[in-house]
Amino acid sequence: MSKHHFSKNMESDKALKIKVCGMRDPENIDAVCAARPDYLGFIFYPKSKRYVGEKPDPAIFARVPSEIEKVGVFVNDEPNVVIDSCQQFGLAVAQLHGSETPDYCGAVKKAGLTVFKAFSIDEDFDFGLLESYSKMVDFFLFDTKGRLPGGTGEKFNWQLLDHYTDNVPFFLSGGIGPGDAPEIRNISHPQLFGIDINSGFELKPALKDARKTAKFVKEVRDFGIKRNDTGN
Ligand SMILES: O=C(O)c1ccccc1N[C@@H]1O[C@H](COP(=O)(O)O)[C@@H](O)[C@H]1O
Repeated sequence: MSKHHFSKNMESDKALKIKVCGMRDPENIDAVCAARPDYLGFIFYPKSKRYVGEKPDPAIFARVPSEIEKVGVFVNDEPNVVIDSCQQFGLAVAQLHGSETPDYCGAVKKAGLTVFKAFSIDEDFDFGLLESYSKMVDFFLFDTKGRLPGGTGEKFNWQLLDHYTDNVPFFLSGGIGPGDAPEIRNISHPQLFGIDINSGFELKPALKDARKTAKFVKEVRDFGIKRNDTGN
């Protein structure tokens, strides 16, 4: 990692947010919530191994403590499907993980949802594309480009973040694992807002290792990882 991009960031005063994604099992939800992540994600994409199911039990969402924001992850559904599902299950955030357009994102945001727009990053990704989204979303989420739309378990080259110069805050995602807190600590990008963890913490799909998750949350917070206060 180059010093230019990954020097210690001690100048801002807000800790990085943490999202734990791909939840489904009620007891596991309770165990992970005990670690107090900021966001908990549920996958509404039928082809995912972490799919919550066609008719998820509303009780799995209702058991999440109110201070943890619930996130629905969708891939190229109709906007009304996203909006209706979020309203039905009390999800404040829609994570759009497909090829949703700026207008699509704007429609979901206009319905009162917080919008995380995911982009799949590789060496060829054009960060200039993001400009047309910047007024239509609340956060970007940078994931690794792969065969699947998400949940690849692969990291991208984090130095590519240097090409991101917009002012929309972002989540870092893609293959983050229990040993990554020290390297994350050294990322100094001013718009880094949060870390999204998923398959790297699983015992099996949709079942997180609660002990490793709690340790990671604590490590990230104990490191005092900082972010700029740039939320839209
Ligand atoms: O987890 C999935 O199965 C999934 C399916 C479709 C879209 C998104 C999905 N998950 C998101 O993928 C990233 C990275 O996950 P990983 O750490 O590489 O396993 C994360 O943002 C999840 O929300």
